Amino acid sequence: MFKLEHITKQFSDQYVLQDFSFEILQGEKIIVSGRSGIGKTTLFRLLLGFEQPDNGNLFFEDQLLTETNIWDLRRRVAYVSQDLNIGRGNLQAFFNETLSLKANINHKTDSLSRLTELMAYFELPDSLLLKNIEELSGGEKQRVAIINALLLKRDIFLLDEITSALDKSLKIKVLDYFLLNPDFTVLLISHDNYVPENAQTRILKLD
Ligand SMILES: Nc1ncnc2c1ncn2[C@@H]1O[C@H](COP(=O)(O)OP(=O)(O)OP(=O)(O)O)[C@@H](O)[C@H]1O
Repeated sequence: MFKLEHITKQFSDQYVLQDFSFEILQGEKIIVSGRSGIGKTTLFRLLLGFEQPDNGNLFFEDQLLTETNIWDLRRRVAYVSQDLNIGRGNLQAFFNETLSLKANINHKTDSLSRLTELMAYFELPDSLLLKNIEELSGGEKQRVAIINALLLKRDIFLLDEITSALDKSLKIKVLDYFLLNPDFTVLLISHDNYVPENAQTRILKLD
């Protein structure tokens, strides 16, 4: 699905990735680890085309990624960042915006029931939909961002520390949801040691 060939990325005189090669297969669950500041988020930003490599090539489904075909990739990827500034205003309106996107518009009833199911699975009460996003707790915002990403109906997930504000039982639910779904290709930056027993994961340790 993704192939990185001899990627080098530096900021000023600091090398973040140097001659880095890696391949990600469809359906794989990759756990990206490494100390703070090593380059985990930069790797995600390269995969999304938000950053350009200084050297090397990046392929998505055997196509060299360029400015012209980056949207083929972005239409397939849901990126959940560690930033909890996910938006403002009424939560129902926030989700409605996602449900009005092309991927959902022809399946509005399905999408609405998916929203209800996801809210229940991630333990958010329906009454939350009446609130403004800025009133939500950190953990609620984190789950809203996750649900919103799932409503996009993408199959590749780049997840950057998406459980940092959650308690242990919710962390487990979130990680189970992504790591046990055979249809999802997942790259997960996580400091949690938990991995579901029957998940097949691969560790990418940046050093
Ligand atoms: N746009 C930028 N300009 C300059 N330096 C940058 C830029 N983006 C990232 N860096 C630097 O690159 C290094 C890697 O940053 P990155 O955010 O990828 O690390 P990380 O492994 O995700 O860290 P953390 O676990 O703390 O989130 C850091 O030293 C950071 O300061």
